[in-house]
Amino acid sequence: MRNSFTGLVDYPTALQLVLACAGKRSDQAENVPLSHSNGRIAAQDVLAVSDRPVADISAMDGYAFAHSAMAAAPAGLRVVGQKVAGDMPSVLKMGEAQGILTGARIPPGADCVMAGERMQLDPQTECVRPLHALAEQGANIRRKGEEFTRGTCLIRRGQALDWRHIALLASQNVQQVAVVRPLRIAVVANGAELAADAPDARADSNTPMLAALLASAGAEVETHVVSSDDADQLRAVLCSAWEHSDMLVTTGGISVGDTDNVLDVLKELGAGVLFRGVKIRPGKPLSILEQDGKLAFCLPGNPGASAVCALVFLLPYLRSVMGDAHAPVLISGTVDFELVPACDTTHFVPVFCQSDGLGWRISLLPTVGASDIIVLTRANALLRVDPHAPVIAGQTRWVLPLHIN
Ligand SMILES: Nc1nc2c(c(=O)[nH]1)N[C@H]1C(S)=C(S)[C@@H](COP(=O)(O)OP(=O)(O)OC[C@H]3O[C@@H](n4cnc5c(N)ncnc54)[C@H](O)[C@@H]3O)O[C@H]1N2
Ligand code: MOO
Repeated sequence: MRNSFTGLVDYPTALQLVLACAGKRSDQAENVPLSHSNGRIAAQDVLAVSDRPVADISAMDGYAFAHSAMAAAPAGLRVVGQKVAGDMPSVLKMGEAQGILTGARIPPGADCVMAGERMQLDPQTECVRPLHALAEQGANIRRKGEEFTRGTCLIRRGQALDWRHIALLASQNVQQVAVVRPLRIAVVANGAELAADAPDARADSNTPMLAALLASAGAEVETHVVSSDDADQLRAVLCSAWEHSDMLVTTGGISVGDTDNVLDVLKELGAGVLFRGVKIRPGKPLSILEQDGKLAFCLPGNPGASAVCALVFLLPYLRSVMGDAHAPVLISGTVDFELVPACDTTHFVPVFCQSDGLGWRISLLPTVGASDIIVLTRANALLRVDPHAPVIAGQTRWVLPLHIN
C-alpha cells in the first residue's frame, strides 16, 4: 500500500508537535468597531481611562444630606430641588437636603443618602426626615472608583471578547478595539464521489462542517471541492489555496488507497511531513505537513474522524496561533458505562451528559464509528479515553463539550 502508516505518533506527541508550530499571531492586529468585536480575540491589553464610578453617586432614589445635620434636626432638613443622573450637583448648604435619583452625583456637603420610602416629607415645611432610624453615615453612596480606577486592566490581550467585555468597554466609551486578525484557512475536500454526476455520488458534508466549526473559532474560511481523484486537479487547487491562505485543511484522500493523493501532492509541492498518522480512534490517518511555517492539516474523509481531528488538533492550534489565552472549559461528571480502549490508542468517544440534580451523568451513545455523522448531533460532549486508562462505571471523568466555549 502506498504511504502506509508505519510511524504513527501517539496523541500527546502529535498535539505537542502541532502546538510547537503555532507561531503567535497576536501581533497582527486590526481595529474593529466595538459592535463588531463579539467573538474576536483582544490583541492588546485595554486599560480603564476613567474611574468607575467617575464620582461619588447615589445608589438610591431618595434624599442626600449631611448625616450630622440630619441627626441634629428632629424636624428634618429642608429639601432644595432634585438632581438626576446626568445633572451636575450644587453645593448643599447648612440645614438642607437634596432630592436625588439613582446614579446622580452626591452634592458636596452630603455624606448620606436615604431611600425616599424610608423618609417622610412634610408638605408644609418641605422638610424631610427619616421615618424610622437614620441610616449610617456614608449609606447608599457608591464611591468614586470603588469598582475600578483609571489604569486598571479591563481586558487582557488574548481574551476572547463576548457580551460581557463589550459592556465593560462600552462603559468606558471605547469605540474601536484592537483584535487579532483572523487566520485565513482554505478547506479542500476531494474525491470522485463528491461529483454530482458520479455514478454513486455522495454529498460533501465535511467542508460545510469544517467551515462552520472554524468560522465559529474566529477563522476566515474559504472552501474548495475537488470532485475527482485526479492528482493534477488536486495539485492545482492545493497549490493556489495554500498560496492564498495562512493554512490549509484537507479532508479525504489521506489514507492508503490508490486514489488517496493528498500526501503525495503536498510533498510534490514542497511540504515536509510533521507526522503521518496518529494513534487515535477515530482519525488515525491525520497527517500534518509544513512548508515555510504554514501547516496543512490533512484530515480523514470519514465525517466523524474529520470532526474529531478538527476538535482535538485544529482548534487548539487555531487558539494558540490567535493568541487566545483560554483553554476550553471541560465539564466533569460520573460515567455510567465501561470502555476498554485498544492498546496504544487514544479514543475520542461521543457521549451525552445530562444533569442528575447533583452533577453530570455521562452516557455512551451508540455509534457506527468514524463515518457516523448523526451521533455528533445526539452527543453533547467528547470523552477522551487514553490507552491503559479504561473507563470504569462510577468514575469521575472530564469531557469536552461539543459546542465551542
Ligand atoms: N487499507 C486501509 N484502509 C483504510 C485505512 C487504513 O489504515 N488502511 N484507514 C481507514 C481510516 S481509519 C479512515 S478514517 C479512512 C480515511 O480515508 P481518507 O481520509 O483517505 O478518506 P476517503 O477515502 O477519501 O473517504 C473516506 C470516507 O469518507 C467519505 N468522505 C470523503 N470526503 C468527504 C466529504 N467531503 N464529505 C463527506 N464524506 C466524505 C468518503 O465518501 C468515504 O466514505 O480510510 C480507512 N481506510
Ligand atoms: O480513523 Mo478512521 O477515522 O477510524 O475511520
